Amino acid sequence: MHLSPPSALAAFDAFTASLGDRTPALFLDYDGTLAAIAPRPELAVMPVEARTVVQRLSALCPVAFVSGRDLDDLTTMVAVDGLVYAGSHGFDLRGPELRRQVGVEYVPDLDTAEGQLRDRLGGIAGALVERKRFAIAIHTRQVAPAEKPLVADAVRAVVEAQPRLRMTGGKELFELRPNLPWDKGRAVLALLEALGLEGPGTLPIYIGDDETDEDAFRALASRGDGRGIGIRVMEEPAETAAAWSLHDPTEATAFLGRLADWLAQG
Ligand SMILES: O=P(O)(O)OC[C@H]1O[C@H](O[C@H]2O[C@H](CO)[C@@H](O)[C@H](O)[C@H]2O)[C@H](O)[C@@H](O)[C@@H]1O
Repeated sequence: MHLSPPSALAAFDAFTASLGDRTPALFLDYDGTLAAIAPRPELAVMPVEARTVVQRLSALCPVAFVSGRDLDDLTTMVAVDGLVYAGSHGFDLRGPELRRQVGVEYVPDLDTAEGQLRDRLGGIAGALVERKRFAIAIHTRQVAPAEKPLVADAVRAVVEAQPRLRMTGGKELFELRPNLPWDKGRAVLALLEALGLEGPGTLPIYIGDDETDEDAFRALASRGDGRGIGIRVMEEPAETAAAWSLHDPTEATAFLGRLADWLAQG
């Protein structure tokens, strides 16, 4: 684990030196990484600068988005054709020549939980239930501080009654997802295999800001011998399995711009 890893932008030359002659394969998180955190999910729009740099990069190296958002929502928000997209924390994968869904048999459990959550949380002002195909996010960002424990109690009660689901966390949210050994890290490893990117000529780089992104940092670190790089976007120092950091989505976009310039120069 690292506490406050070095900035991949401030130490860009050292960062690119660690790539050697390998081609990066970029795995990008969305919320808090390329889109700044907003009061509600639909308000977290990716700036045009970020979209432009993602488009540039997609002509220079493989690019995938790996997000907790629903796959269709993610694809609409990013709106760059030809990329690989993984929604619902990697349970729902789609690319130009790829389609895979993990945990389809858990959708009825999620449907039941969604109904129970809407019943229990309907009376709590600001509590937002966001259904994704393979996960449910329960947002507390708009809930009065005194009421947040009520949301936590309700979510706990629902997940305790649904042993086929498990709860994870995030920024002002709880998430319910299939209780399967699957996460963003396993999704990234599966994508490397499916896209033929497992060889020594490719270096996967994952950029993310949240606790579910730590699964991906750990998965890449587990490949050993520097065969994967994690970059955590974080405004405050924190323990992370990522070896590099960036401060916020603006800095992440600037870093990707420099990476595109560097790749374009060959
Ligand atoms: O994996 P990510 O792309 O980072 O998605 C994680 C969750 O992001 C969204 O929620 C977060 O962003 C919202 C908009 O800025 C914010 O209001 C909320 O508090 C954050 O937790 C998204 O709505 C979730 O579905 C994702 O799981």
